[in-house]
Amino acid sequence: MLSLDGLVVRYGDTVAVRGIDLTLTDNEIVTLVGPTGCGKTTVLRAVAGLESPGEGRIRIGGLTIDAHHPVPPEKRRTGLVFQDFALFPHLDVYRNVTFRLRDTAPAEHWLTVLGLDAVRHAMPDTLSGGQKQRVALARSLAHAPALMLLDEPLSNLDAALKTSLRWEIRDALKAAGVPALWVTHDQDEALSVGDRVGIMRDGRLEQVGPPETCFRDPASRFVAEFLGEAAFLPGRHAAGRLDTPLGRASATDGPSLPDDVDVLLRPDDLTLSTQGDHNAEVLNGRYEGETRLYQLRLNSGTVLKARVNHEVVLAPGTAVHTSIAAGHPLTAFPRQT
Ligand SMILES: Nc1ncnc2c1ncn2[C@@H]1O[C@H](COP(=O)(O)OP(=O)(O)OP(=O)(O)O)[C@@H](O)[C@H]1O
Repeated sequence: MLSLDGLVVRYGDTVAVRGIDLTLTDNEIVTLVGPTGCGKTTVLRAVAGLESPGEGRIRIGGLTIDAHHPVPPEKRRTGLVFQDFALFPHLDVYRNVTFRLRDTAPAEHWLTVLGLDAVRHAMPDTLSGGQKQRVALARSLAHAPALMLLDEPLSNLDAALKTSLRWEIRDALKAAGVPALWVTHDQDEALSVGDRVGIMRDGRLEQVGPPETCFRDPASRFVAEFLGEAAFLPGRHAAGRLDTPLGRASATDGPSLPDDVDVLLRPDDLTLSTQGDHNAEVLNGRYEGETRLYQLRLNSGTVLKARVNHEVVLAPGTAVHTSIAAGHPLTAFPRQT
């Protein structure tokens, strides 16, 4: 279990972390995401014991750490996985994973689970990036950590490997049953590997919740825009219903909304057709493989994006009909003038 209670971390006069409250349950994976410099790595470093908390408390298992009660990194039972793998270059895979281990059985287990049996006698510089990261993970897990800390574990790998390895790491963490704090700058990674996602901004957590909630019902425009393509369509709110020029929807948080709102529309919330009343014009399109993303200008002037099947090919300037297709409630914010 990990619990942060009002965590503040300073570097001299710079306040990098400005009061974070966060509790991870037994085998929960929480991803931390946010713009560069928002304090993600500093949170991880403070938990690992590489920075001291200026204020607040860190609890790891039975340990309580604060400014007056420091605990050295090696006593915290945290497993660290960094983007640069940090393997011992002069030791082979097996000796890297068993380093300082009295009982080598857990090392054998993780070498097998992570598909490293065939390279157990290879030296690190002969391994691929994905293999190096598996070795780093096996080494950490073999020490039976109380908590895993991962700092951009996939950022040095190519795109295809990133996607497959993210599932492998998630599966291994779940199999080990340890809680994990996973820092990434990649929104897709944060949404797909985290049981919960924490979105940081300027040293604070702006929202923490299940990925679907943060994506579909963001707490702020900042979170909405940070997690994916977002457009805001002026509309009216009444009794939990949202009325817009592109159709109606129910509101995620109706009672607290004013009458004049901006409705958050993700590209997959819209349909697009050349049939029907034309209410928009295609500005440009982007091929994405399975899908295409079109930027549209409504007759009212609002610019939106719609994501459709790749077979729908529309030239810039094409007149189209677009409407709200989302079956789920939509999030709206007080109208910004
Ligand atoms: N050793 C340091 N000394 C002084 N300031 C630092 C130090 N490390 C980080 N900072 C500052 O603390 C703030 C948070 O940095 P941090 O590295 O935690 O952010 P981050 O969200 O992990 O960024 P990135 O995504 O770029 O890695 C930034 O303003 C950064 O400049």
